[in-house]
Amino acid sequence: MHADHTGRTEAAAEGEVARELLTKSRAETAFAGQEPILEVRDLVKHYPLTQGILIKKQVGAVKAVDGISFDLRAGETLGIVGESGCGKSTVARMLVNLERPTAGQIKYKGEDITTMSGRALKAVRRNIQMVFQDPYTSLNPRMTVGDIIGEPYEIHPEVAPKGDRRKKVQDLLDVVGLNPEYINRYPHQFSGGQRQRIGIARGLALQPEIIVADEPVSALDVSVQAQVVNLLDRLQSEFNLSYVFIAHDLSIVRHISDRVGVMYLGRMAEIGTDIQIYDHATHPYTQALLSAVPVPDPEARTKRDRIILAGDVPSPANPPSGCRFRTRCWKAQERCALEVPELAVPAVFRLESGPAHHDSACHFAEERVVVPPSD
Ligand SMILES: Nc1ncnc2c1ncn2[C@@H]1O[C@H](COP(=O)(O)OP(=O)(O)OP(=O)(O)O)[C@@H](O)[C@H]1O
Repeated sequence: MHADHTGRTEAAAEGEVARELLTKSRAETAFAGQEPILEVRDLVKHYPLTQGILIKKQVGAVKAVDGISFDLRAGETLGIVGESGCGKSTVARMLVNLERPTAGQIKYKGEDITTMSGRALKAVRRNIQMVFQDPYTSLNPRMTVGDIIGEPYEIHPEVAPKGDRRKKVQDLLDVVGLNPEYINRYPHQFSGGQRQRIGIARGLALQPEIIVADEPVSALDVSVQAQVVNLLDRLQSEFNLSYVFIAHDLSIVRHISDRVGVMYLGRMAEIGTDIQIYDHATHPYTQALLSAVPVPDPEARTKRDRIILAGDVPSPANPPSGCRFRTRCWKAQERCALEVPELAVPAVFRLESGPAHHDSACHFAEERVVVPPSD
């Protein structure tokens, strides 16, 4: 057995490397050092609140999204999680340009799409597509499946000239696991899971690089949710897609996400790899969400630490000063009302290299084992 210059044996050094690899999740190892395909910086969306019938006067604003930043790398899945009303869908709509931000940047391959228009914007839009939440309302009931999936070709005929469209749509039906012969059927002739497959096929029609999926499985039966998540997983490897996957529940995004961002009242509370967020969360809001995730193992369930949050989410028209979570946080102190915590590695973990070293917007960030890891 050899010893290196630090006096460690080879076996000890190998053990250390193995341990380090185990604590690093897939996201850190696979995407580290890669240029982001999407860079979101200080994104803001305020909806004006007006008063008056003839002369409208702005009396305030709903701060739906209030300074969000994150990166997305090619082939990566970023899960965005948070309670209803925290601004997730607004972020999604801005990413696909259905809505213009009040401020901030969304850079696609280095170019800010929020200032683009005309042909340049059309080209970028082709590459960032959306899959909507509710397959029962997002598909036009009077259009055949073939027309629904092929509709994007009307705007981008360069992807599929008229003569090729039927074949392209049939290929897409096949890719998402539906019978290509169903091309002339109507949405009501399909189940919820099948309709979401149609929505996914439509999202794929223009061969995008990024798919923003806004709660794509929330409206489906639990038994069907896993099938749709597995389909998205398979399509990601097949077409090297990058996903922004939005959900209100941490348990759904775990299986598909490389990294997870937790939103609260228009801001990002914590962001990190799946291991950092699920096993080493340092923000009290994430810990509270984790404590509500269903635990299948009965023994682990009895050891789980339930955190019941006091009160309701405050209105985004009048968010609390300082830390937005402070009105529901059991750790809140005076500093939390005065100082907005920045989304960065908290000072206590800055010198550490373990999984607690990740961005968390809390003045009193600390680890707390909410769900004991299963052996
Ligand atoms: N067009 C709009 N005009 C005014 N307020 C809006 C508009 N769209 C959204 N909001 C408000 O912005 C806030 C964030 O809404 P958003 O839909 O992004 O939240 P969400 O986290 O996606 O919630 P959900 O899961 O319920 O869709 C909410 O308070 C909502 O009422």
